[in-house]
Amino acid sequence: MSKVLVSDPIDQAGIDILSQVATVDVKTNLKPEELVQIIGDYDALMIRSGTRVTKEIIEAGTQLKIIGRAGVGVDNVDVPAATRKGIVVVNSPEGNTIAAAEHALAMMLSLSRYIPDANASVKRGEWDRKSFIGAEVYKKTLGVIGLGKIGSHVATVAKAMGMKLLAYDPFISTERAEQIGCQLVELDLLVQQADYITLHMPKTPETTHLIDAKMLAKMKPTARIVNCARGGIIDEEALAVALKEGQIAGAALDVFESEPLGESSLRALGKEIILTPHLGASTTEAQVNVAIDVAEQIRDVLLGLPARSAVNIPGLGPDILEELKPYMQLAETLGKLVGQLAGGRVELLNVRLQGELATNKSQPLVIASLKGLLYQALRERVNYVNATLEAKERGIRVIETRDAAIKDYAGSLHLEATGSLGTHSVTGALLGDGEIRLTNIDGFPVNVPPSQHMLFTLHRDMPGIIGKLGSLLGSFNVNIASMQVGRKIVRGDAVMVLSLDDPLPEGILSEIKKVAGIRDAYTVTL
Ligand SMILES: NC(=O)C1=CN([C@@H]2O[C@H](COP(=O)(O)OP(=O)(O)OC[C@H]3O[C@@H](n4cnc5c(N)ncnc54)[C@H](O)[C@@H]3O)[C@@H](O)[C@H]2O)C=CC1
Ligand SMILES: O=C(O)C(=O)COP(=O)(O)O
Repeated sequence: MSKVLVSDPIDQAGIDILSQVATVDVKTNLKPEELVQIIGDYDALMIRSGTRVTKEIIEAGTQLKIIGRAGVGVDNVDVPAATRKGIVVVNSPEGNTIAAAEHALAMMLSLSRYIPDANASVKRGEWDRKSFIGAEVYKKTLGVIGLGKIGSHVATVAKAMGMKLLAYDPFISTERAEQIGCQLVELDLLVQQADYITLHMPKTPETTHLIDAKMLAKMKPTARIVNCARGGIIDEEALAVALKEGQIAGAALDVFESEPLGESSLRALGKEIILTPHLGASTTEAQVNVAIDVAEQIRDVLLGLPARSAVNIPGLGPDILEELKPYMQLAETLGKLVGQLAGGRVELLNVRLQGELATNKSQPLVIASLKGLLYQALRERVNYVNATLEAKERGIRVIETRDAAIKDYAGSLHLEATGSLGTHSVTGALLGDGEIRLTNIDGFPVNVPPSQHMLFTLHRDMPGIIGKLGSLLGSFNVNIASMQVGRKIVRGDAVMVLSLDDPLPEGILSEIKKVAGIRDAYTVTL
């Protein structure tokens, strides 16, 4: 049975799902060195923001197949290191969107009305009303930086509160921003004009310290800033100075450069700052959502199925994935086959989507083809996560083409590879029941199911060859399960495809090539 380590607190709903397929150990608050020591026993690791999954941990995780982040941000995971080792990293892109957006809105309103400090003063027994005269958000300008899922929800709600909306997001179209009621502007303009600024982008090299002393200096003295995205997007030292000197009016932070927040000049500030301990996703609803979402993906990957929200393989909606799953199997089989026919050192792979398949996304099929193609070289080390990277590192050029006009099967996939044994091609299709059929080998039409041990010959179509080959295989005690000849013209060139019950013994291939009329022969193991 597989083993899953859960190293941050997650909802029981997630543990229940994982327990269907694995032994689940929940061990929170582990020190990095403790995690390095035990991770080698586990097939999957499930985390939130509390666990830093470093390169060292990934390298020690020799059995790891998947890292599941029960939330959005994966900045605490060394994703490139995981990709290199073929480990899928999944998250829950939508499970906590509303929770995080509502927290940002709550922070904005709390900041405007000094609710945390007013509350604390009443609890201390005071009745001070004049110290807490706030500001309204109505008709004020909110600048949303990062107009993704959370930013969009914040904008939508803020609009309903009568706020004017500016947005900065280099990857969002003007039309999309307008749909949400935001005017897309440059960052400088946004920070100069906004009364409230809210951050909703990932932490990347570009966004780290994006809000620094210079940026803070451009803001209105009445401006208030909210960060429920990631610590380190705001330079905390510069923020503490700006607040102290009255350069801006307030800040509300849920996330910090280092968590838990240690010694910090931010703690010494007054009612102009609100600090929460990374609570954006901490609602009952969000925790159930993310735990189920990620646990289901871990379960699927442990069962050999693809994950729906992997961050290090192309994003595919569950619908597309469901539809393409059988074709990915076909692509992988054809990749294995053509890779062996072309010999090692494949330099070029052409993947052609034919017939109805031509309207589908090609990327997953290309990845599956590469996974098959590289299997000979890498065995179990190659998977959907690292196949593209491994192919690139081996200098394999990939061409994707489509031909909707080829209609001999409803949808078929054609792979052509050039390697040390020259250029070879295979075509395959799926039958109604999802079974794979090889429909063409090197331009010769065939109709055979793939099998584990196969033999292909290129020969002259003439009497006696099939018999000679059969006797030769028999003399080596190799049993033929099925055999088919594909030819274009009678007595011209032809291919023979044999499914064998046993692998071909050493040395027999050279004997086969000596049979009169046989020009070439290849064995393939699928
Ligand atoms: N405080 C908390 O507990 C939570 C924090 N988060 C954080 O919130 C952030 C946003 O999450 P989602 O909206 O779900 O992500 P998302 O991927 O839907 O949106 C992020 C947006 O940021 C934009 N972006 C990327 N680089 C940018 C840049 N340099 N400048 C401006 N915009 C840029 C992207 O184009 C995208 O539209 C993430 O950092 C996530 O980790 C998410 C959930 C809970
Ligand atoms: O989903 C995110 O990006 C979050 O920041 C939530 O973090 P958490 O799962 O609450 O530790």
